[in-house]
Amino acid sequence: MLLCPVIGKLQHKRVVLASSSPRRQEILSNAKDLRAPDVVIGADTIVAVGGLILEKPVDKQDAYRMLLRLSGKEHSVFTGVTIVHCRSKDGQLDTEVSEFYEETTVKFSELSEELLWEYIDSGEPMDKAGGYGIQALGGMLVEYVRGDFLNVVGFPLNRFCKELARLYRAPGAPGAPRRVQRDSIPAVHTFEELGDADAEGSGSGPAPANAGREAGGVRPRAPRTREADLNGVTDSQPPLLAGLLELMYGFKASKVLLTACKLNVFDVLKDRGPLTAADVARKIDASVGGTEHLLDICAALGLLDKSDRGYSNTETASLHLASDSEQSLHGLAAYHDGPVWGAFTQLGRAVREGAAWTPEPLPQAPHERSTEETLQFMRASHGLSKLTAQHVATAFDLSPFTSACHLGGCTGALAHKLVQEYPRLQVTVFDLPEVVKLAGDFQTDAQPSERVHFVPGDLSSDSLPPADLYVLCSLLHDWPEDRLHGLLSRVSGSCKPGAGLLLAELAPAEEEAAGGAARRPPGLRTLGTGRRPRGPGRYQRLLQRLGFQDVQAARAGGLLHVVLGTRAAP
Ligand SMILES: O=c1[nH]cc([C@@H]2O[C@H](COP(=O)(O)OP(=O)(O)OP(=O)(O)O)[C@@H](O)[C@H]2O)c(=O)[nH]1
Repeated sequence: MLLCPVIGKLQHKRVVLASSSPRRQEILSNAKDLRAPDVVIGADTIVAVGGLILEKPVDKQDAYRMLLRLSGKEHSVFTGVTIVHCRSKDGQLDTEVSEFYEETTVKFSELSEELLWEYIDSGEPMDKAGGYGIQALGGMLVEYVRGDFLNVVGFPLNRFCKELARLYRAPGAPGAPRRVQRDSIPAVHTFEELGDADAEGSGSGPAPANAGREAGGVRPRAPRTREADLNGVTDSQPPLLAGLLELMYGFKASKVLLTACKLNVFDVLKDRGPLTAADVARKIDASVGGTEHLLDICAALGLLDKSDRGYSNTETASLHLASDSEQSLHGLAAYHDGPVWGAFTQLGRAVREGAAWTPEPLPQAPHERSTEETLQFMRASHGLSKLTAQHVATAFDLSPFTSACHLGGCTGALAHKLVQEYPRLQVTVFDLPEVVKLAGDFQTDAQPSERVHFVPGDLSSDSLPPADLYVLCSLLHDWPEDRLHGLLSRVSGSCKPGAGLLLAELAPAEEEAAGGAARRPPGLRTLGTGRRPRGPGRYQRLLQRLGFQDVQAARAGGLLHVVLGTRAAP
């Protein structure tokens, strides 16, 4: 493909690079003209290794941890790119969005401590995804690269040019752009004025299709759809239809995954070469035909690899679906296959009869739980906590605090990570008596520590243990507004001036955070709340209203966002 004429398509266009990365500015320097935009280009680079996502290190220790993780191993670098084409028509800004991502594999040599610290002390890692700059000193750490080198630096120029070529082809031609979104939005002078997906109230119900913010006197108008543009002749399906079919079929995929977990398929295949269906069937004590069918669907879902020699686990399956792996979500799968599945199969009856029904049945009805049910819930929570604890503990520097209380801290997985990270810190885990009683059965990644104490109690009614930092993690995402406000007010009331409140909650998927899901169903992780997931902005405003100051938000790995505020003097 001839590339130069393609990048030249941008030459006379007003291009905004929606990125502060100096590397991206350099890579695209020939294509920019900083007047009001015709095209906006955004990009984000992350590094993925062993199921973990590494962004930019927050400090030297963080850089050290990242580089250590990469040492001697292959990792993937992903850069996601969004291209927004803007056109002003009848006073409206008409936008068309296309997006893609590129993956490059990079292998690091084994890194000695000395080399690691010399490199960290050069200062180069700090503003780089994964903590290294391949184009400079970081190049010395790299054994080989498979894929686009510039993708690692932060911008996949080759793929970008190919996308441009597709975009500037005549509409309808083979390979013409996949339209991700085409909406008319009010013309505005700057892009900061565009809608805030996380604006007040967006958490209390699905936003209307034309949801947006009134800013600078600009009033949102009803969107003119692509269909309207074409006088009723449509060449694309309404966005909800694809989602609708996914929703209809989705339970089948869930049940396959949950069943394979329950039958220990991923345990049998872990650390072994490919096994035939007959081998697996023998080990899980099941029929050969049925097992083969199950394994084939798992392979189609991307959970297993299938070759002439048989079936083997994907890296993700070994990491998260085998029961004995460090980052296992086997307990979470069992919880969903058991009580959550059971609750959903009762949905019709519960709706008809008006019985209490919730998609997360156990936390809401603690008094009705048997010991085994409590354990099942704790195993689910423990797996997720172990997976996210490191990110939550290090999203902010918590070293100024000497005592913390993790409310609903369950097995203490996060508490142990916190004391491991902060040598001065004492952590109280506050949870229901039956949970505290069983917490000793669970092993955490970190060494058991005398600086972690368990206190039984109910956080909605009992007085909270004193602490200068309160922590709430993955608890509030499916709580209704009144319950959320009630708990946060209680916590705020227990905070002395200078005390902190750290909230870690499920992050809405990127597109939901950007408002792109306004016409799609809400994220599955918060299913049952009937509202779109709350973004960090919403928690920030809540804390500010409750008298917290310096409220900051950060991303903690791929799953959570974290918000930290300090209680102001009354
Ligand atoms: O080998 C290299 N790997 C990565 C980089 C640079 O790292 C950052 C990645 O961070 P991000 O995608 O968040 O981009 P930002 O700089 O924060 O800019 P935004 O405003 O777009 O968020 C990026 O700068 C890469 O160039 C590198 O230099 N070498």
